Amino acid sequence: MLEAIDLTKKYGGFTALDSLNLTVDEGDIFCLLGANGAGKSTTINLFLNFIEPTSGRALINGLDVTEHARKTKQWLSYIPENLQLYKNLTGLENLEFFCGLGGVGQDRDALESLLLKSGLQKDFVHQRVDRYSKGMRQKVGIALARAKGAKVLLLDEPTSGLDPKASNEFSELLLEMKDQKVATLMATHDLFRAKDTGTHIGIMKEGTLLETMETSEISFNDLESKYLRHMHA
Ligand SMILES: Nc1ncnc2c1ncn2[C@@H]1O[C@H](COP(=O)(O)OP(=O)(O)OP(=O)(O)O)[C@@H](O)[C@H]1O
Repeated sequence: MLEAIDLTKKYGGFTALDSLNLTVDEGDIFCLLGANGAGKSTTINLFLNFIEPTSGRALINGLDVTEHARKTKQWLSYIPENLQLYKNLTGLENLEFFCGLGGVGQDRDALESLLLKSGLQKDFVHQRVDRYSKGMRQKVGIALARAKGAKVLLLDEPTSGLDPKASNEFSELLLEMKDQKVATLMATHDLFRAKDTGTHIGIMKEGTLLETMETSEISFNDLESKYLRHMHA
């Protein structure tokens, strides 16, 4: 579903991402861990085709994102750390607006129901988003992914700054998307969330993916020790 083949990004003589090989299948939640500057956002930006690779390929459903930009964008939804919404519009109006931009034809009632299913409280659906917490804005992002029928979810530190309850609610939504066979790639600093929600974890350092593991095969304590060992090596 999502595949990086020897994916490399250089800025001049500096290598931000070095020959990344990675596969995220349907129903996988792959969490990328790593210190600041490890190359996590670079990886996500390459899949989004926001930046061009120096070499290698980023594929979505087998199609190269640089060669099939329009098609591959249709399959994915992206939720950054701070989802930008129009603050003068309500959550529902934002959802309608972004669906319209993406050519997604959904009626108002269906979109309202998606917002509610994504955990937004009924009282807030018709309120301007400048009154929303960060967690509520992230729920609008999930509702948009659902409205679009996204097969791939790219998340860049989506739970950073969320309180534990909001973070937990967000994880629940990811698990629902997983059950619908969505392939998720998430950059995060949250080891606990990665272990709790992810199916796979990759540890990155200085542009290199050092190790990948299945979360079911490692305890939280072992994950933490491994991570710290890599960071201090
Ligand atoms: N446009 C650019 N020009 C030069 N260097 C860049 C550019 N964009 C990113 N980098 C460098 O590439 C490296 C990887 O950055 P990246 O944003 O992918 O890290 P990250 O793992 O997402 O970090 P963080 O956890 O802080 O978000 C960093 O050293 C960064 O400074």
